[in-house]
Amino acid sequence: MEFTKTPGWLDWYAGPSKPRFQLPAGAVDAHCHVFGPGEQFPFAPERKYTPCDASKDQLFALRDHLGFARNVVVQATCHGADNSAMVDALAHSNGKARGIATVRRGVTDNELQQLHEAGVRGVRFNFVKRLVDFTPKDELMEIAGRIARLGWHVVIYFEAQDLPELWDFFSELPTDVVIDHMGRPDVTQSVDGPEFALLLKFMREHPNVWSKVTCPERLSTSGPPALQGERDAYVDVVPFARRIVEEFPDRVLWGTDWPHPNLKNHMPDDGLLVDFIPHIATTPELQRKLLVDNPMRLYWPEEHIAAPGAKS
Ligand SMILES: O=C(O)c1cc(C(=O)O)oc(=O)c1
Repeated sequence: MEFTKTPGWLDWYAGPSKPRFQLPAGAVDAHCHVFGPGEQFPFAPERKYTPCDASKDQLFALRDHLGFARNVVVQATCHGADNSAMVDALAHSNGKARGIATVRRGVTDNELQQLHEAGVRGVRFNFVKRLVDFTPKDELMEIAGRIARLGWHVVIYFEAQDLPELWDFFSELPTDVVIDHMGRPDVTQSVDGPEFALLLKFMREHPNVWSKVTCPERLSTSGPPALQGERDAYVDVVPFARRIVEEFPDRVLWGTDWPHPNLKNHMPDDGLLVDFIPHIATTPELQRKLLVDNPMRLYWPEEHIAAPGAKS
């Protein structure tokens, strides 16, 4: 099937630079996507955008170029609840990728088991209105109860202003819960302000809640962007991400977010995006937890061995 990209769509950055920051051995890119290719894996009829293609081979080439060992491939909303492109990526990864799926209430136990065998370890609940239609909370809670039995977790994507309304629902989830992109803080507000304080309080009160300290390129308003050699990119996002990493070092994850759906004003050079990491995780120990220990514990628990003396 032929697809026409959403007008103004920005394609992923070809030819990214080599990061100057050397990732620790075994680092996991814990948030990335595949798109299609549309001809092989058609985009879902209910999608809110039509992206460029971003194949598993292109994702694996980026992984190797940047120095990551593994990926966590998160089902993108443009594929709806058809997880086949994501599952195909896992199947061709030699065990180096795990996945987060989107499922609906009608999913059978057998289908869930097949997803598990393919390497899926969680589902994503999306509350960002520009990306998905509304799903009733009772449907989501029913799904959460079923996937809990597989030892999976729930990834939640929401915007900061919606946390008060979602607080009770999130609190009732029976699994580990991973917040996407720090709950999308408004970084023009103070890092000590009430909105971000609520996110920190939520994590403090719920020891099962983790956060991805990802997507500075989406959250930044004053940049500078990770382009043209800029290794101090997105300085306005740094205090927010650093605050989470330092308070919850054992419950944070990092990922590229490649191929960066729906960016409007620039597409980052992923090599320079990796150079953002040491600004938010400032010691080798914090970096190892963020990039290796934490994602391994969540996604490859059967292989995870805590470093000597490390709390896990
Ligand atoms: O699944 C997606 O479509 C999606 C979109 C966005 C975004 O547009 O913010 O971010 C993501 O991490 C994933």
